[in-house]
Amino acid sequence: MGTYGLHVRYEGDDDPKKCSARKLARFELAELHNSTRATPPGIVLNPFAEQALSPADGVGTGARHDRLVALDCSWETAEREAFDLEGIHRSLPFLVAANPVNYGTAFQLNTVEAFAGALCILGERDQAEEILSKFTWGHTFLELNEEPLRRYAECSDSTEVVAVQEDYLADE
Ligand SMILES: C[S@@+](CC[C@H](N)C(=O)[O-])C[C@H]1O[C@@H](n2cnc3c(N)ncnc32)[C@H](O)[C@@H]1O
Repeated sequence: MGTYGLHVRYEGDDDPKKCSARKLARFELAELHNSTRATPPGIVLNPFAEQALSPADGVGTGARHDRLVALDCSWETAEREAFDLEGIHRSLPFLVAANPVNYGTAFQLNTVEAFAGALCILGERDQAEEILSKFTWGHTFLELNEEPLRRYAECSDSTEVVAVQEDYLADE
């Protein structure tokens, strides 16, 4: 068991065969919830959130949440309103997807990549490696993003994370 409980509001409108959240649940590494009401509060990974995730959100800092929550749905339906989940909402800074569906795309991570990126930023690299180990391409996510993940994890707050992100956006 990792430091963070991983929870997924499971919408079920994406190809179930390719769904990374379902696979995590099969290995009992994440819990799926079929309604918003049934989803427990936590750090909600929301690409529309104003504030970027930073180490300041971690449990070690006295922050309230020891759960990460993702919304597993198709990117077609991932609109701002869909993220009506309880907790503190955080976006992930610049990271590149390594999964075969969206390889090389910045910011549009799949659920296991979003969890793994968040865990690395929060200093939980072992748990990130554990969940990625279930995917053939999983380690590629850490390789592609090695430098930004290390730098984000060294930041003290979201302002610093956003400043680091600028270095990568400039190269886009
Ligand atoms: C839209 S779903 C797509 C899931 C895909 N069907 C799969 O098999 O994993 C991906 C979820 O990961 C999280 N996520 C992805 N990229 C993110 C980002 N840049 N910032 C915050 N959360 C992100 C969000 O919870 C988002 O809803």
